Amino acid sequence: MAHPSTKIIPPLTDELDIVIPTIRNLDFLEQWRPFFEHYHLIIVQDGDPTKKIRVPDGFDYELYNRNDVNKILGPKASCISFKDSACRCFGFLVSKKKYIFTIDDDCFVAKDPTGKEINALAQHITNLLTPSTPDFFNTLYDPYRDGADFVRGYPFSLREGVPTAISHGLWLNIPDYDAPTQLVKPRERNTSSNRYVDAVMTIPKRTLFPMCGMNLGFNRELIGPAMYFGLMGDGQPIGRYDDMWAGWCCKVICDHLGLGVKTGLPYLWHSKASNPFVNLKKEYKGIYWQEDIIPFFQAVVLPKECTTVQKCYIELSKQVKEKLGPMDNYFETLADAMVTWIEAWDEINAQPKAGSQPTTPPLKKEKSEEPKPK
Ligand SMILES: O=c1ccn([C@@H]2O[C@H](COP(=O)(O)OP(=O)(O)O[C@H]3O[C@@H](CO)[C@H](O)[C@H]3O)[C@@H](O)[C@H]2O)c(=O)[nH]1
Ligand SMILES: [Mn+2]
Repeated sequence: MAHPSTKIIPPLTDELDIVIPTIRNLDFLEQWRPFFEHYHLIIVQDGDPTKKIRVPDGFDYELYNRNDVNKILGPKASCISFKDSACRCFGFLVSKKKYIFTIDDDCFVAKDPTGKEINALAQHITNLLTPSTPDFFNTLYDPYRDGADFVRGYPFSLREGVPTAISHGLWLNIPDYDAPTQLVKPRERNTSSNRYVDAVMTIPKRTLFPMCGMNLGFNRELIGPAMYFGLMGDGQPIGRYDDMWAGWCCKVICDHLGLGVKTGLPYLWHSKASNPFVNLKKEYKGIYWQEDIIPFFQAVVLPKECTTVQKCYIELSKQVKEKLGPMDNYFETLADAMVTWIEAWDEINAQPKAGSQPTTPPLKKEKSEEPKPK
């Protein structure tokens, strides 16, 4: 029997791109096929551009390797990381859609406590299409879910909520721990029987959170320009803080612009524990620096003239340079890269003038063969 999800066309098929960074392979897509086959994929191939990455049959996709990044962005390609999952933000840049879902290539379909397969993409879409409640915490969590509502004492003036910009999903099996935690808890596993929390909640205003990029949805039109994953990996003093940096920048901008960030469902199954010793080498400066980075973001004030994400982000880059630059000149380089990113974003996503040529087609569209009948 056809998988239930293939009987009906899932929502937002023409308004959402799935962005996948990969330095390995795309075999994991076979398991997601019932949920992903109607959506367009943007694959960002990291590492050796001469390596051929095979896309399983039947998917509509664009695939970009480092040569493509350099050709499309020219000198601005310097802001796109190499040899780090941070490269995924190139996919956010070139997408033409309103929504993005990004997932790592070692993430698979998880099962909920009843044993039912979780359609993570559908849950992210629900999260993104329903409001957030950052101004007042609802103790029954997401009031817009079936079977929930605002509890007694929740101000009626706040029940309309605010638009949701980000939907942050979680992980069964291998949790997203930093290297020191991974080293002391090498066998820790989240299973649906012991660690499945059936909740979606809004992260309150003026509260930061550690955004993980492996199971993440966002509204590109609301917050896309702030989803820059920084300078990580090859040639950089730090790695595995790409998603964290993006999350901190996004959260202060969401708070300023009155947008919401949700975390919780959906879960996916994270299969591969990356090497904790390699991770420690990548992370250690971040573990030290973040004791100053977090107070910086907690103290960020954006002027009221910052009415767009781009204006907020440029202002943030100035404060990064001024206040974090003295800690290490990496942050001066990063602040410059934040400006380059916005320049690249505005160049690639320049709104066509009314009556001008139709919007530029995807920069590198391909389609794999139709799936062979089983
Ligand atoms: O140099 C690289 C390394 C990896 N990738 C791709 O990025 C994702 C995540 O890689 P991986 O699963 O090896 O790393 P994790 O430790 O599990 O990832 C967590 O840390 C974040 C990295 O900053 C990541 O978003 C979290 O999930 C895979 O798709 C790799 O193929 C890469 O492109 N280049
Ligand atoms: Mn992983």
